Amino acid sequence: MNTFDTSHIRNFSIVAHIDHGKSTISDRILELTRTVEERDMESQLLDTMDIERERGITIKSNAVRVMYDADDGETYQFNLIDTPGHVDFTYEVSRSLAACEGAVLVVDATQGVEAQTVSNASLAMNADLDIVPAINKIDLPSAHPEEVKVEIEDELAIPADDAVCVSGKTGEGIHDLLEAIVFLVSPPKGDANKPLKALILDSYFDEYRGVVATVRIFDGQVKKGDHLRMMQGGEEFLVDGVGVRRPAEFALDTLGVGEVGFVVTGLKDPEAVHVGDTLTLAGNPCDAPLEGYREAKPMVYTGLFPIDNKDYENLRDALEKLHVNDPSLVWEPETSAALGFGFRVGFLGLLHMEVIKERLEREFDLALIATSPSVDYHVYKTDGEMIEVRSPQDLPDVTRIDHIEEPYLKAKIITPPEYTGAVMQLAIEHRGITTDMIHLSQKSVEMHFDIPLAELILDFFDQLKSRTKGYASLDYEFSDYRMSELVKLDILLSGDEVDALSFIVHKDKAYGLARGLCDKLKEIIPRQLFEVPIQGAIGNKIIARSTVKARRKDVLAKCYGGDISRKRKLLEKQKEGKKRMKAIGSVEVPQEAFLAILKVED
Ligand SMILES: Nc1nc2c(ncn2[C@@H]2O[C@H](COP(=O)(O)OP(=O)(O)OP(=O)(O)O)[C@@H](O)[C@H]2O)c(=O)[nH]1
Repeated sequence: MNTFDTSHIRNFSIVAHIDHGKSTISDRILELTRTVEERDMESQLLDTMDIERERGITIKSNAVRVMYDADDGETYQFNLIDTPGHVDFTYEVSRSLAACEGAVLVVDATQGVEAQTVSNASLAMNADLDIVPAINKIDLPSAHPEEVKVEIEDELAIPADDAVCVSGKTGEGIHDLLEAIVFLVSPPKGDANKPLKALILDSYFDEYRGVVATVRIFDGQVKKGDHLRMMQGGEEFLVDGVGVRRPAEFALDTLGVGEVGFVVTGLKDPEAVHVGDTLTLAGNPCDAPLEGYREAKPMVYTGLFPIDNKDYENLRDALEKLHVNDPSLVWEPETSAALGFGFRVGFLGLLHMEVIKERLEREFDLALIATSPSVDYHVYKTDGEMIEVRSPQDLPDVTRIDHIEEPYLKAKIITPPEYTGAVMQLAIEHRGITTDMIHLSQKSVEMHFDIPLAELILDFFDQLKSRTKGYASLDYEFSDYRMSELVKLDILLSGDEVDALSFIVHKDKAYGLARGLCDKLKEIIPRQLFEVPIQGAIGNKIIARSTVKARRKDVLAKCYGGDISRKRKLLEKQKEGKKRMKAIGSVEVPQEAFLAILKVED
């Protein structure tokens, strides 16, 4: 095949609501095209991160080249770009879609269209992609593919005649899906004779080779030795090699127009390569950079503090390394009287936060304390100045605050009709306002709400799932800033304010939350040698209190006789517990205390 002929290339993503089976289908495609021999098949090959595999969710996008021998006797080059399905990672989805001509839209045959099916479908339509609907899990007895076809037509306005019924589990229908991709997805356009114009989709840092970037070539070509420049970042480098992943790396001489693959930059500074930037020739640049897609804006902030203060610099290095392939991650130094030096880190959402925290702990061997999540408040001071406050400790004194605005979301919940009451009740409890209700079909209602982001980042999602028996699905986007009556709730241990335990909350919720927190902290903070009063306060006013009683007995007193191994076990256990404690004043506080707010039912 001539590298300048793009007629046999198909670049596509697989998009779906979470758990509808993208990764499983990707695995089957790799297997069927013999990209990976069956015996080497480790399920969910595209999910390379440990955390992804354990949680069964796709977080980072991956690009893999697959050669497909189609029924027409021709061989096609498929570049399959896996995307995450969770609502936190919509940004990654749009980034992947910018590199494709087509999208396989997977819908679970037992669940039908859900909230993120709707948003992914509209992302794909807005990106002008050819959509191949695939109805998955047809092996399950509860599958109802014909009804799902109707939903796809009615709810998404996508013709479902071409929908392919598949089972990622048994492999049934996967061949038909590959044929549909050949016929329905357009080959890439682009001019091989123009100067290089390539989009950086993703990048990672390799100790030996420096930054390796995943790219999609829109015009021109790239080969080893080319002198390239990043159009926005400005850095230049000599290409150290190019290739593709299948999914193991496979070196090539050239990446041609329309293709997707990786470029070894040799750059040693992880910050030098920005995802979304355009690569071109330093000596003969293309006319204009590719349109950068939407910048990801962090929605949730949390303080991350090393348990051992000596790890501060290591934490900074680790954040910098993760930032290379996750530009949405932002941070600034933060100092806490209780926890010492750390960083206030911005995330796309709660799941993103958990994943990053876990990667920092596992991959970089850091022991961290995370403080409760906060949003970005706009605080208007009496002197007319507006400041952005992402940490309760930065809130100015009440006397200097004129008013505060908080971020609101437009949330969309799709639920079976019998749960609309429960959903509405949940929204009201979280200060949400119903703005619209659309009956999509007999089985599903789409409800629209305006709701403060701060409410959604606590336990909203878990509550939604439990109150609708798992049927409702949620999608949201930023709407605007609105004025709210917010106050700072402080927690005092033994009479001393603990800055890392302060929260910004709505005035009407402050009392209930303060009581809930004092009770929860009483359970969490272990007994000490002395009594520990816990108080909740707004300014100087104490609004709730509880007490951790003093410990009377020694931990070993529980042991009868001289059972040495039992004693040792207890001491070990105590030591283990200590590791995760932070001494605040004279009180030992376990790390879960800082996230107690997530566990308080108000
Ligand atoms: N019975 C059956 N189960 C399936 C099929 N496809 C996927 N599953 C199961 O459905 C669950 C979700 O599948 P995944 O492939 O992880 O879903 P995903 O859409 O990639 O999920 P995220 O990456 O987290 O968005 C897993 O437990 C799969 O084993 C299928 O065709 N039949």
